[in-house]
Amino acid sequence: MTLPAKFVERVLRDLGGTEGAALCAALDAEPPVSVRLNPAKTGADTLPAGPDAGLPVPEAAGLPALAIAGRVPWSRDGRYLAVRPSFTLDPDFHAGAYYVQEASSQFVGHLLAAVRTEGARILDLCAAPGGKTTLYASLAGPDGLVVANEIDRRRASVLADNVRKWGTGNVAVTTCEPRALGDFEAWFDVVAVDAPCSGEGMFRKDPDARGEWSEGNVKQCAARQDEILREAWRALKPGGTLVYSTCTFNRDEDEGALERMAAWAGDEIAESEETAVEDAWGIVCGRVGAFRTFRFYPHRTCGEGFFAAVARKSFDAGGRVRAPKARRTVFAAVDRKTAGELARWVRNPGGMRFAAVADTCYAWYAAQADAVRTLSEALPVIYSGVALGQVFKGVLKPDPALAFFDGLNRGALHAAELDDEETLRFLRRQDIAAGGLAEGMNLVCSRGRALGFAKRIGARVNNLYPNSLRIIKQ
Ligand SMILES: C[S@@+](CC[C@H](N)C(=O)[O-])C[C@H]1O[C@@H](n2cnc3c(N)ncnc32)[C@H](O)[C@@H]1O
Repeated sequence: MTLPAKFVERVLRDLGGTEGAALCAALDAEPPVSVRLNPAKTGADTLPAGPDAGLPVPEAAGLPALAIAGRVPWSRDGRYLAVRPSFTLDPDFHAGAYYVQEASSQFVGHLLAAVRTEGARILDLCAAPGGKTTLYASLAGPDGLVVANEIDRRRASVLADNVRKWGTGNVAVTTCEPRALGDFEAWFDVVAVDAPCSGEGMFRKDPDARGEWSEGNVKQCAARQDEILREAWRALKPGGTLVYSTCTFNRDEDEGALERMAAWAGDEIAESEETAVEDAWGIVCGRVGAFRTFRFYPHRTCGEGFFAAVARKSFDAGGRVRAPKARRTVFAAVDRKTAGELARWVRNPGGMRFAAVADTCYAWYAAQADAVRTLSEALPVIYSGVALGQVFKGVLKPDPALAFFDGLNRGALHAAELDDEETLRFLRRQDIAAGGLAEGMNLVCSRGRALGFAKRIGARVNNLYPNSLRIIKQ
């Protein structure tokens, strides 16, 4: 499908003939492929920083399916790939060792480089499928919390799957209107709005985006963005950081949204720390009032079309921390014996809190456990912390999410390492051989990374990989 005529007309007008034509040509070229490594599962966090450093050969990163071609310069864990592998058939993809994420959008992490994110409370207001949520989760660490909200329930469940796989245990997934989160006033250190938009920046990666584009849709998106920004601002604490991003070039949705916001938020909007950007990256930097803005054009930058902006909420903005009243009790205390059994399964039991939600036991890092409880009592939280599983007669039947958790105590059970062929059988939920498994519950691993659980009873093996994650492709 060709580019929408009105879009081309506007781009040629706004950027001029030569540059506009270069952008349109780039939108018809092959997109680069990139991933973001999971530092907790690849050791990427131990690599030296700097644009030319920290580029592991694939074997060193333990990711043989990835032909790593280079580092995404603004993203410590971002890597370009020389070829697009079959991610579906790569066990490391299923283990949450990396997230397939377009390079430009990884810039939101760089925008937070000068912000104390470790231990921070971060709201990701438009979060599915979770590209940025998983990035924020790695930045927030065990003392921090990412509240990842997605208005669309079906997309929220994909988001929750990706959060489980990423395995940081510091995310709460909610599914509600932004207004419900705006009611958590001045609650968050960072609020990120990755707004629903007209998607012009996705015109080459996602051909459907071309068909869905219309001037009417641009207007609708702009109005929606204005509403979301109002709620984001309410949720942000004075001194906190707002990150606004879209994957469109459209100025009504990008700079326009910030200008309209400036009209009502005025001098509550303050400048953030400067963001270091090298000329070679090709990013077009600008300003809208106190907002610093960053435009990514595919003919200048190795990534898709993207727009990002950052500012702080002034300390003078005032406003008290407020949360809605509890509507229900969600967490039920577990007895001492159950808590003892749960403690066995995590590496840092002293730093975690345990409780049951319905019939499943969960763990949350202590620093944010009360915050998650408060959220859960007021909002639809569909996943939070780490689901440990159900306890029957004092013994835990582990939840599939526990295998992905980077704080799992591997000493709690036997780890069965499968070869690639057997791993694919496991991921397809087919029968696997009993040979390498111990009697009882096993942690199933591939290349040392955990994928799930299987229970051996004599010569029989119950494959406990969840149906919902099962590979269907041959
Ligand atoms: C650009 S996508 C988010 C991508 C995500 N941040 C990531 O990095 O993977 C925007 C999301 O906003 C959601 N959305 C749509 N309408 C919304 C609204 N009125 N309020 C909040 N979110 C909305 C969409 O369902 C979509 O998942």
